[in-house]
Amino acid sequence: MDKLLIRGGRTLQGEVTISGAKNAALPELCAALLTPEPVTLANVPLLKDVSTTLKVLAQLGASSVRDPADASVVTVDASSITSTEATYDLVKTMRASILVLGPLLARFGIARVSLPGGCAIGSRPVDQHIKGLRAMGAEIRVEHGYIHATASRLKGARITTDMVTVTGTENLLMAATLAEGETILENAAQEPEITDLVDLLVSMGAQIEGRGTSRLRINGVERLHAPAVPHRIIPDRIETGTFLCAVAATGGDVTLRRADASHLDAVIDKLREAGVTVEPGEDSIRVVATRRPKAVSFRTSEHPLFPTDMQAQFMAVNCIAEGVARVTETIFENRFMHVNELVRLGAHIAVDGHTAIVEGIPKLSGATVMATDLRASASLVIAGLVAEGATTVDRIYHLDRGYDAMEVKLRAIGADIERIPG
Ligand SMILES: CC(=O)N[C@H]1[C@@H](OP(=O)(O)OP(=O)(O)OC[C@H]2O[C@@H](n3ccc(=O)[nH]c3=O)[C@H](O)[C@@H]2O)O[C@H](CO)[C@@H](O)[C@@H]1O
Ligand SMILES: C=C(OP(=O)(O)O)C(=O)O
Repeated sequence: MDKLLIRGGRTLQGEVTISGAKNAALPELCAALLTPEPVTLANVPLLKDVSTTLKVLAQLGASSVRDPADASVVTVDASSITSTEATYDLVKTMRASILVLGPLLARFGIARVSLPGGCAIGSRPVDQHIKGLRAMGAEIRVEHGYIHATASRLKGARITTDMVTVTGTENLLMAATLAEGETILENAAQEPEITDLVDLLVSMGAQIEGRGTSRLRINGVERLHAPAVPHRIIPDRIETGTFLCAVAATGGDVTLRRADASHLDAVIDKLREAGVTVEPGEDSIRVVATRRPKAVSFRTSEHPLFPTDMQAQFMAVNCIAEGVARVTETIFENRFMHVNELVRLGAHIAVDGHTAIVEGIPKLSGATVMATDLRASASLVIAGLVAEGATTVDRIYHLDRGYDAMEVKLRAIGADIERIPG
């Protein structure tokens, strides 16, 4: 298992290019299952989760090719599907595999998808995906760890999910594009990745109203086709936020290229409250941090409020900030796995239910720590960048799931960080 070795204490200076959004790429690659025509996506990040998705698609018989001149351009051809089953061995490594359920059922009337099972950050059931597809007329049985779904043709329905669910909205949205009649998704998630998926689906011929709102109205069509021009995936707002937090913690002056500040309002507001200068540009964000940040309290929520996927990274900033911050996690019941590892680096954090109370201290001290999930890994990297001495972050396969060459990008802006293959 690879590790990262970080020697902390350097400020960050220079430029970083942000990759395409993981959480848009995964549903959009699965959306290619909705049509027999080849779908080309641009700005696909080079991530483990993307290669896992391509493996899931390959298992179904969909081929994919990366443009030899630009590896971030990927074409998926789902014209000759040979299976409608996503098996446990792949789904267990990436929950987002559940995103093949809606498209397979809508186009082929049958799907067999492994239940994803537990996850380090919470129990994460998929009952709302199932409830919505049932409302659209699907017959669904859950047996032997698999969701078996069939439908002659899905029928439009009015669906109100019990809570806001991102992949749930995506699955139902994709399914509804090929259903008979009108579907209304109430309480839909409004994350920028959903809007990007809507844009892709509309470019494929889907009829969708309510883009960017919590009420999506979909008029099902008989068939979808390839977009006329390759769809360009939006920048990864969580990668962007992670670099913003890294600079806030270490100090420095960094420009993030191909970033979109409008997707990160809540995080940027909090960074400004911490005393960090954040200057959005046309297609970039400059971040300047010249002094120790001030501790900032926040609570996670659905978009456009503070994203749970930035909670761990911002907590790392609070660890070395001046003052005391309360960090409340409201989306996932167990998303504080990074706390004990941050404490190993000297942080003063006490957890009380869903709230972590972080008392900032001037310096962390390097140690060996273990990554437990994707964003926990990123928080440990940030903490390692400001810790005195050497920090080793173990089990970084979690980090590789969702960050495109993170250590290479950090090294380019002055961090002392290297990958130790293991
Ligand atoms: C691939 C992807 O896009 N992943 C993101 C997606 O995950 P994901 O789509 O899995 O997260 P959801 O939005 O579905 O989860 C929100 C909450 O709803 C609960 N729930 C969800 C569905 C369901 O059927 N039943 C149920 O109880 C979950 O356990 C959780 O407590 O949104 C999360 C919340 O912004 C992010 O942290 C993930 O990075
Ligand atoms: C929780 C995340 O991803 P996933 O839903 O794929 O586990 C994440 O991106 O932070």
